Order: sequence, then structure tokens, then C-alpha cells
Amino acid sequence: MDLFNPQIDENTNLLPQDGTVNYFGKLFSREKANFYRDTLLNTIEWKNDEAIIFGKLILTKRKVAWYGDKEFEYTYSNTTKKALPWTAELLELKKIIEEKTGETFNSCLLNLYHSGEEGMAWHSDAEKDLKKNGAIGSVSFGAERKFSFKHKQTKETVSVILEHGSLLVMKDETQTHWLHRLPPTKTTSKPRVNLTFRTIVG
Ligand SMILES: O=C(O)CCC(=O)C(=O)O
Ligand SMILES: [Fe+2]
Repeated sequence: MDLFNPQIDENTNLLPQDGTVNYFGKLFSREKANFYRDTLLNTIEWKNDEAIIFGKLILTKRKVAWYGDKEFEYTYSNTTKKALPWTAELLELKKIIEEKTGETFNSCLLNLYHSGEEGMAWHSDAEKDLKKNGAIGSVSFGAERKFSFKHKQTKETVSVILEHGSLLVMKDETQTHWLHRLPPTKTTSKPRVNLTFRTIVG
């Protein structure tokens, strides 16, 4: 497995083929990143995520929230969610990420992992509500965690450490050819907040 070298260059594609992933590193000072982490922890309407698996309603330990330009409906894991209107900090972050990436976004899915015990299993973000091959801007605050990609055919893996206040962008054919996950870890008991800015169509 390749663990991405921390010589950060936002123009380097972390994937060897079939998609583009750029790691921009930390966008914010420690103080500013702490401010966003604490404000998001306190002001976002966090709820345990619902999934229907083999016909059974499951509540995840991880919490989620969904915000957007309008009351988009978004379906994944067999459940439909409705977007809430942007908070001041989310709009501020959206603008910063749009300027940094040259992309535009109309919604954001937020995840709160209370400790290293919580993670997210292998998946790709290619639901029908999402713009095909649209960019996804992933901003992280709080505990540093490893994030991994696995090619659907070759099974090749690539990993990167997502730092406090950092930005990662996934685009082009990444969701078609690669899975990604946030592995659980025993190395931290601190919370992490992740924001994925996306484009919903329809
Ligand atoms: O927490 C992360 O870094 C990734 C979250 C993710 O993959 C998702 O929300 O689809
Ligand atoms: Fe994802």
C-alpha cells in the first residue's frame, strides 16, 4: 500500500489511473481550524444516520447532517434525506473551497465521527442524484485520520492522512472506478468532522 508522501502538492494526482484525487493539505491556521471544528460541533443539526440494510432500519453511531441551496432530497442507503438551509460558517467554507478548486457546489453532507472507533466502510459516491463525474470537495476538522482508496478491478490501494483543516478533492472518473473508506483506528479518541461539498442535479 502507498501511503501518500507528506510533501504536499495540490497538483499531484494521488491516483495512478481512472480518476483524479488532489490533496491540498491544511487551508487554515490552527486557531481558525479549531474555530470551525467547535462551531460545527455546536451548530450543526447532527443526527444518527439511518440506513436500511436487508430490510432492517439501522442507526449508525456516526452522526450526519445535510445542507444545501434548497430543500434537495437525496437518497442513499435506501433512505431519503432533505437538505437544511446553509449556516453562516458552511456558506463561508463553501466559498473558500469553490475559490480554491475552481469548482461550484450546491450541497454539503457532513459526518461526525465521535472517536477513532467510528469510520465509514468502502463505498463510492455515485448516487443518481449526484452530478456524474462532478467534483467532491472534502474538508476535515479535528482528529487526523487515514483515508483510503481501492480500485474496483485491480484492488490497488492508495491512502492519505487527512489533517485538521485540510482539503481533499475527488473528481473525474474517481467514483466510477474507485471505492473509498475511513478505516476505524485505535490511535485517537478525539472527534473528527468531515464536510463533503457536492453537486446535486434535478
Ligand atoms: O469522512 C470522510 O473523510 C469521508 C466521508 C465520505 O466518504 C462520505 O461522506 O461519502
Ligand atoms: Fe464518500
